[in-house]
Amino acid sequence: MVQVAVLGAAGGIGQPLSLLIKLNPDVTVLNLYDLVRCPGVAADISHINTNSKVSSFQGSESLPACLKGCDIVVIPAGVPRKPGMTRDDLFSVNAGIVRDLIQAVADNCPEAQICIISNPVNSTVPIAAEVLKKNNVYNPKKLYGVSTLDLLRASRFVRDIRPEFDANTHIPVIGGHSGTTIVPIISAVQNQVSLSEQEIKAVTHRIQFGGDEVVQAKNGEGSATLSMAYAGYRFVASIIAGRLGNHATECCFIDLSVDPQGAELYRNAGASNLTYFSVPVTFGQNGIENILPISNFSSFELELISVAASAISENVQTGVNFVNK
Ligand SMILES: NC(=O)c1ccc[n+]([C@@H]2O[C@H](COP(=O)([O-])OP(=O)(O)OC[C@H]3O[C@@H](n4cnc5c(N)ncnc54)[C@H](O)[C@@H]3O)[C@@H](O)[C@H]2O)c1
Ligand SMILES: O=C(O)C[C@H](O)C(=O)O
Repeated sequence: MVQVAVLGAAGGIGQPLSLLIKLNPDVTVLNLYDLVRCPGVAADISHINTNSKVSSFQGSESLPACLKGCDIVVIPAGVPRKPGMTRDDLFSVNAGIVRDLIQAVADNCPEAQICIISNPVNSTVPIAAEVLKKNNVYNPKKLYGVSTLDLLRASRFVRDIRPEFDANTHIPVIGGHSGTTIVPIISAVQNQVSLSEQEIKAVTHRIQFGGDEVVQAKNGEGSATLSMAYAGYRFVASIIAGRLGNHATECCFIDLSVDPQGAELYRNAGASNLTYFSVPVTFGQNGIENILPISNFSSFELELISVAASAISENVQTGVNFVNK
């Protein structure tokens, strides 16, 4: 019995993501919200003969009804990049969208687990946290920036170099979700893949800038949508598994105060003053249970963490200031 809302459900990510969530037998209610095209998308998906009842909510006046009673809210609403743009260039439009949607979450389903896909994730997650804090309903165990696509890319791109590598193996990716803030921990699988130093550098760079490959290939028609829908679904499925008592682990961008002891390892690795970081976590019935350790970092990874940390710290401050100033 899980009730899920997708906000931005008629977009490039929203449509395939909603389709995948519709296939999950544990979801009983699936509420789709967007400013446009929502009735058509919802009517279409609603004919699939799985458990959930699908409803359409279009326009801001219908947002409260969409959110009432929701356990999980997934947010892919917002504009995507075009060639030549960074994710930070999306802030001017997406910051306000996320702020307003989270205000509605605070008003209507303050207990929900919130998954933020809208970029720039390094800033939109702190925006969401500040709005929830202002409403006295903030629970860091239930707010996540979705960085799962970086993990898919890490596994897949390593497989491109070593065809014998099982691409289902999770390679942790920590840090943030933009360029050099993305820190793949290839050393976690180095005993299986034995990459040369040059191969590690090349694959790390490809993972960090994998989003650009799609933006350039789409040539002005947006960014990753299909791989992101799969990534978003894997993340939502892990949360649902946790809710139902089957622990699941994923990396995601979170407020490290959720588990100060577990965060210590990452702080000591170079993220000393950071409040938010993407780290591996375990999901349980009430959201994040704990931050998981990574046994070792190579000296190259430690350098990447320190580069990531200073950029993330600025991105977080930009988000915090947007709500509080
Ligand atoms: N976290 C990640 O790994 C990741 C990956 C890919 C894309 N993204 C981000 O996801 C976002 C969406 O990308 P997309 O390709 O689906 O874009 P899109 O333009 O195809 O779809 C966005 C949808 O959001 C809707 N929308 C806009 N404002 C809204 C509001 N106030 N309320 C509800 N809906 C609203 C639009 O109507 C549209 O249907 C972008 O910001 C993109 O950068 C993140
Ligand atoms: O690259 C983008 O702008 C979209 C997304 O964050 C991605 O990593 O594909």
